[in-house]
Amino acid sequence: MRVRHYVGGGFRTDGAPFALVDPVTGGEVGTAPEAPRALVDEAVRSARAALSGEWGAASPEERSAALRRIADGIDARFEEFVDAEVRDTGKPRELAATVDIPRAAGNFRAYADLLYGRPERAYSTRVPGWSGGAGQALNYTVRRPLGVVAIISPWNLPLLLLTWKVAPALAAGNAVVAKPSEETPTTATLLAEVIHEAGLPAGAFNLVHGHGADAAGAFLTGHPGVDAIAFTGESATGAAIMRNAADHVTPVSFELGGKNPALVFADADLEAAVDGTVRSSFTHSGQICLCTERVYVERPVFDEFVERLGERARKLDGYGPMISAAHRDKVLSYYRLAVEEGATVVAGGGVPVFGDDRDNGFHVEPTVLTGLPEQARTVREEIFGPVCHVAPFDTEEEAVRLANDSEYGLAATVWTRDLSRAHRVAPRIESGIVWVNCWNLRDLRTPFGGVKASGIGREGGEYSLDFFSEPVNVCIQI
Ligand SMILES: O=C(O)C(=O)/C=C/C=C/O
Repeated sequence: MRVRHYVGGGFRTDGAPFALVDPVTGGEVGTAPEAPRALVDEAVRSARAALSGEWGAASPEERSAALRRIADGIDARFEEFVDAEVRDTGKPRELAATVDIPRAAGNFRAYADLLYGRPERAYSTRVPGWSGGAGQALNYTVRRPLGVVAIISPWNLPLLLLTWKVAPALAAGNAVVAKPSEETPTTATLLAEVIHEAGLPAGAFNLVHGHGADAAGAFLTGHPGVDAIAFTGESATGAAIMRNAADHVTPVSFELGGKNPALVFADADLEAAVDGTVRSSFTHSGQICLCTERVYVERPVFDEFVERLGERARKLDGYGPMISAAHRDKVLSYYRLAVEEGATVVAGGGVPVFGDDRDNGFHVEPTVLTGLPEQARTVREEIFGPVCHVAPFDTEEEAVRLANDSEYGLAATVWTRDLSRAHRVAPRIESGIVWVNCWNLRDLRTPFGGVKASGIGREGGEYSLDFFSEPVNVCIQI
């Protein structure tokens, strides 16, 4: 599988090759080309040309049909996509096959449907005494695409999160230049092949590979020809992109980091809360922005919950590695920091020994911690690994205060059988998403995104289509 750029309807390999590593074994599995500035510039120009050509002239029905062809193309090459995603990320095959790849096709179908049924608003206006005439008018709104949209996507759910932005951007009539993470370029290349085969006009979708700082990512987000930027990744990178975009006042949509809390009340179904927290803390080895890293448990069930969660963490198997040696080292540095800060390590805290080639990979143990104060760095800073800290609380007020005591606010989970409590607590949590008695149960029409350092704006359904288009109000005097 050759990793290639896709610019102006053609596949390219401009730029020096950089190594791709299999996170499971640490072995080199290929290379990808580092896009030079000139190629990023050519991609932006190709996108601009597409807007004044066939793609810009396409009707919503034609765009909707194009998205459906892309979804069908992903389905047709399903196994290739799964193989590529597993090779790039090391995630369990079952996860790629049941979440990442089906959701990519689902993202395109969701926006093909939404685009088709999207109503626009109109107002019949009367302004008594209007000096310009009868004061009677018709106001209606139409939406125009933003233009050339830059999409920077992360390495944790590479295809899911790339298509989560590409689908609505294309649906709204924009032309796209995408730059996936340098860690995971393969499924993005397959997507470019599918889009090419789906017959989208040259320049409607462009793909450039490379690194971020002082490289393809920065060339793209600082490009004067870019009309908007959509990014998922770390908050610090988001801030850097925002600085880069400020000179041209480029609108941004950010889904950033998190330090997501779980609240477990004593009346909860404890087994369900344990099961749910195993999923929300350890799925994809904690490398999902929605994962739980802080768990607060009402004191009467605290010991039981910690005991059960620790048991489950110790017994976990078949989990994947961290994406890279550098990220593995970062997570392990937090495991050491936790102990230095006085944590009790209930489970994990180190590196697993498999006795096979995985020992050369980037695995870390699923880890459960307790005993730290809220001010500890381990409790405040995003780690982005298979680790959570569990602390007790005594009252509902205290639980909400603890959950909100964070610079982040992306997602939270609440476990309780008390319906009134669920409806009291959930809206008070300072995050974009609150799951009650579940985690990551997704309806693609709902608003998705975070508050505070967790992001700017919302994705999902109309929210994405609104970001990727500009409303124009037309007022016709009658
Ligand atoms: O959009 C989703 O459903 C989803 O799972 C996003 C995860 C983002 C993680 O960084």
